[in-house]
Amino acid sequence: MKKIVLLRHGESLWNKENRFTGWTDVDLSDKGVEEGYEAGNLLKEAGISFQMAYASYLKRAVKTLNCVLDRMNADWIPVFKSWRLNEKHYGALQGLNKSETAARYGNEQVHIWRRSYDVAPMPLKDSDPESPINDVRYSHVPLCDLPRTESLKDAIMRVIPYWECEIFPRLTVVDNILVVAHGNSLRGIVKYLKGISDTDIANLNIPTAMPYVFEFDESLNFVRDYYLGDPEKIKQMQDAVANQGIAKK
Ligand SMILES: O=C(O)[C@H](O)COP(=O)(O)O
Repeated sequence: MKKIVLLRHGESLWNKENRFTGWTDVDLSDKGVEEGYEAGNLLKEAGISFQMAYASYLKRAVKTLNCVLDRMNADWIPVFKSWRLNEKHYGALQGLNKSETAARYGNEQVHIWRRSYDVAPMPLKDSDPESPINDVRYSHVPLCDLPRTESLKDAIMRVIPYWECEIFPRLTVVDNILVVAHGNSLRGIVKYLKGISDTDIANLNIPTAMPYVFEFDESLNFVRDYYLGDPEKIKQMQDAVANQGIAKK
């Protein structure tokens, strides 16, 4: 069976502080680094070896990938990076604490911003130093393609062309591919692969650094998906992600 493994980056410094991150280039926490190495252990134990890997342009994904490859003694494999794998752009919410935002705007509104299919938060201004239009790493991307905010639908519209044209066709020449990205860019890929409805996708939460395996037969038909690791721990981590946007009592 051919495999593409999706991996959300390990805990970032802003995950730890429960802040909306989006395209902000925040580093991993010490725990996030450990999680990256632990993902490498799980993949090694499962006997999976990769011939190529992908990451976003954000250091929390790149550094998680490096931890995994280091642990698997696979630092040498070809790695491709793309802005198209970046997290959903969280607009003007970037940097704000999620539960404080819920206390201000209500749990329901924050849930809509985090998990609705087609509602985007307020945009980040072009004059904001954090805007991607002021960031040299995106200077090759047409201005009209650079987001100021995104819904999940918007994020899917930039991620899926990259999946269809660049990542997935590689399975014709290699057996196993690793994709390290983000909670929402990966939710978009999972929605596309499993045909999850616009409504049901709201219930999908992806834990940090738990390898999520998608298997394909020789004709590249999707066969099955499963996480590596302790199912109880994965469930707890998914619930914790879901609850990040709830106001503290
Ligand atoms: O950008 C972020 O804040 C996180 O990576 C994903 O956040 P979410 O689970 O609130 O969508």
